[in-house]
Amino acid sequence: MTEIVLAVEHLRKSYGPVEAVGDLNFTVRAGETVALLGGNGAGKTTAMSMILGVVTPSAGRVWLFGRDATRDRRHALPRMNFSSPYVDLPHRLSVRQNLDTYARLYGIRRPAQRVREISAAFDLDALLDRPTGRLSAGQKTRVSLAKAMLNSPDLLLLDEPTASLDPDTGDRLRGLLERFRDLSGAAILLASHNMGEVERLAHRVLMMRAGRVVDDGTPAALLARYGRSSLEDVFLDVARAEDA
Ligand SMILES: Nc1ncnc2c1ncn2[C@@H]1O[C@H](COP(=O)(O)OP(=O)(O)OP(=O)(O)O)[C@@H](O)[C@H]1O
Repeated sequence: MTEIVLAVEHLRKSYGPVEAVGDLNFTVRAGETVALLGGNGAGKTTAMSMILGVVTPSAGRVWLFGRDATRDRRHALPRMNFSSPYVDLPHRLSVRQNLDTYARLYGIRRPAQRVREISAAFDLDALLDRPTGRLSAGQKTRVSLAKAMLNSPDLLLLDEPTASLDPDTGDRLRGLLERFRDLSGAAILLASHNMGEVERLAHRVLMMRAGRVVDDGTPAALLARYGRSSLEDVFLDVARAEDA
């Protein structure tokens, strides 16, 4: 049986009367890509933030690589990474300085060489000496994804990884993510509004609404269950069930 990389048990987060995440339960195995799909405010970013350890759960547990990360996550941190549009890299540092600093923080043995490799893979060579804060939104996203791959993580948390990318760049980066996953056997937890991305990358989809998983399955199983031909239509069915 493949290793369970991430397990979430009865995870909850409330902000006063707002239940951002209520009773979330799922596992992600090595090599598996699981997508959190849900409308604005469904709880995807809050769930990711609790798994990352930057938001304290109101209840429940997060297990990373078989150990309780709510008690101690030091063993897990070198094996994971993330990309989020809500977390900026330091603005005044150049792209090269940012990548080099993160490579060193991750204890990578030859940081300059790793930065060169990752820069070539993400087509960043022309941006390396520019201040990160002056890049366009799409360029920043590419740098953030490159940062997320520096340590070749076994678990990658991606919040809206291609949100601000043009279709061509988005498509190329999805291809890179796919190749990285298939070569490395990494697990990916992906929050996205991009249905094409989810259909292409995800082995399993958790449909979230108001902090809870309301349905889950492989993309094919969800299409069959809802009698739809695209995940976009499934998404609309789930979202409109709420409105009704
Ligand atoms: N720090 C906070 N304080 C109060 N409420 C919060 C806080 N963070 C999130 N929420 C609320 O929790 C709910 C879930 O928010 P979250 O950002 O996790 O949703 P999301 O699925 O990521 O949405 P989106 O697709 O819009 O990014 C929302 O109702 C949001 O207003």
